[in-house]
Amino acid sequence: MKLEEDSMADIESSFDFSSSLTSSSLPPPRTRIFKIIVIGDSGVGKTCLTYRFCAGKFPDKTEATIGVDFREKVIEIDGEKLKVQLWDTAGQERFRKSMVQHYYRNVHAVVFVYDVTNAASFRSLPAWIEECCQHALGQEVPRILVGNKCDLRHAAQVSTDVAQQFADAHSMPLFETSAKNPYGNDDSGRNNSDHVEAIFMTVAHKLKSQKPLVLSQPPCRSGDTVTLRREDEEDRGTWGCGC
Ligand SMILES: Nc1nc2c(ncn2[C@@H]2O[C@H](COP(=O)(O)OP(=O)(O)OP(=O)(O)O)[C@@H](O)[C@H]2O)c(=O)[nH]1
Repeated sequence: MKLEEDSMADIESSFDFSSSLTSSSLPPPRTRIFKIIVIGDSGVGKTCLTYRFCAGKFPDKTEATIGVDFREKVIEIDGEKLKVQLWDTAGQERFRKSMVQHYYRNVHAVVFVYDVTNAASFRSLPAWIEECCQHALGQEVPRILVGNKCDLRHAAQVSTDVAQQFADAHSMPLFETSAKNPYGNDDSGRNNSDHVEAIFMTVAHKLKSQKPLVLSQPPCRSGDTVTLRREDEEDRGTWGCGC
């Protein structure tokens, strides 16, 4: 689903009030929404990873993302339904300029992606981390590092050890996976460490344990921007920051 700038404000609220009123006129149950942005160089597999999680399969074909694509999935953890919104951002500079300000707003978690077969995509990570910091995504926001395309181990240019050192230095958990073949062995017979589903569920578990976001004003007309605050700003969970 491609997003137009005009529609952005409508989905920046972190609660979904779409459920209809019950017959007893009780307020509708509120579904917590978690906005997770997925960033990294062009071609590392951001679209395929988000599609794998939300649609449960590898896309038949992909094109370079223009601006940002938006996918979501409702999951259930401990009896609570949560809506996970994945913002699949464009890796190419020329396709992302106009959207950057939008997708860094009200972010709950960041997924940094590199391609294990492309050392340049790994070397770009400090720049992506720096951009996040410039948009105030620092210590309070859970962040994870994902090495994709592990089905192509024979062509790997980034070792697990080196990636783990980088992840440790930036206080991020590291996951290695394949959007293409998450359940099978790679081409050298090894199991592809982490499953895409498990990675995003891990992030969702982390977010769920945080204090819920509350609306500081009710959503009014379409297009209004809703400001969010946490119930207790001091009590945000942290997964560390490399800033
Ligand atoms: N072998 C393999 N190929 C993959 C995997 N994930 C993605 N690809 C391929 O990598 C290419 C780029 O994938 P995308 O998901 O479009 O990459 P992206 O990071 O979204 O790229 P931009 O939209 O330009 O930022 C496509 O040809 C995919 O088929 C994977 O896990 N294994």
